Amino acid sequence: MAAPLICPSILASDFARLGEEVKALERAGADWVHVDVMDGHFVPNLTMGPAIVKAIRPHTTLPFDVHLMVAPVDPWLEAYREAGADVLSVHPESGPHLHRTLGAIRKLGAKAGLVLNPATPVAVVEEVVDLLDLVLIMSVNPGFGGQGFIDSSLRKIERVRGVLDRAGSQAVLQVDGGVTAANAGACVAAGATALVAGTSVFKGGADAYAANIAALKAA
Ligand SMILES: O=C(CO)[C@H](O)[C@H](O)COP(=O)(O)O
Repeated sequence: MAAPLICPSILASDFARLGEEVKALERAGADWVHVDVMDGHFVPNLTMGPAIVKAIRPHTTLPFDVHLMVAPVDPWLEAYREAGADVLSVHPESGPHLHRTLGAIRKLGAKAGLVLNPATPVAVVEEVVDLLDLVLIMSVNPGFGGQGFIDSSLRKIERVRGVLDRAGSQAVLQVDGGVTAANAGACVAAGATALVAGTSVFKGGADAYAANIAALKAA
């Protein structure tokens, strides 16, 4: 089994030192930088606008994978792409026309991601599979870092793996929420190819990032 891509969520970083934090992640062996955008409406928390993404973009060459927890999402796609997003991931609940939204992301030259909340049915993946570069399975209800992994997410990863494989899709299958070295192996065994982790990467401070990332890859 190939090692998963490790995508640290900067939601758990020191916001006062974001530029240094993304540099430290690159040195520590991260594959992508995961940016959690929350609008205080779609989810009960408020985080980073496009100006912040633009400000940290020059500090690393790692791809920026931007998870938009925003509704309506369509008016924000271009701004985050211009700010430096490489992947833009959206929820089917974020607008009335998911098919159009995914097409718009690709038209902007970004990779298109679809995010499933714990209660979002897997069937939606089948309807738009040809438009997907990534599927993100939320293993917590989105809005906050530091929550516990919902165990039924493993079965959901397996089911989405089946949908992608049957369609011949090469989309990245990412999991996010409560991911630790203790459950990372089970996520990969279920079919995940990328792991988002906040708390378990940033714990222990910058000197621990490399070991924390290595532990996730090895699991
Ligand atoms: O999207 C998120 C919350 O909505 C975070 O990316 C996720 O929860 C990661 O944080 P942690 O690893 O601490 O659970």
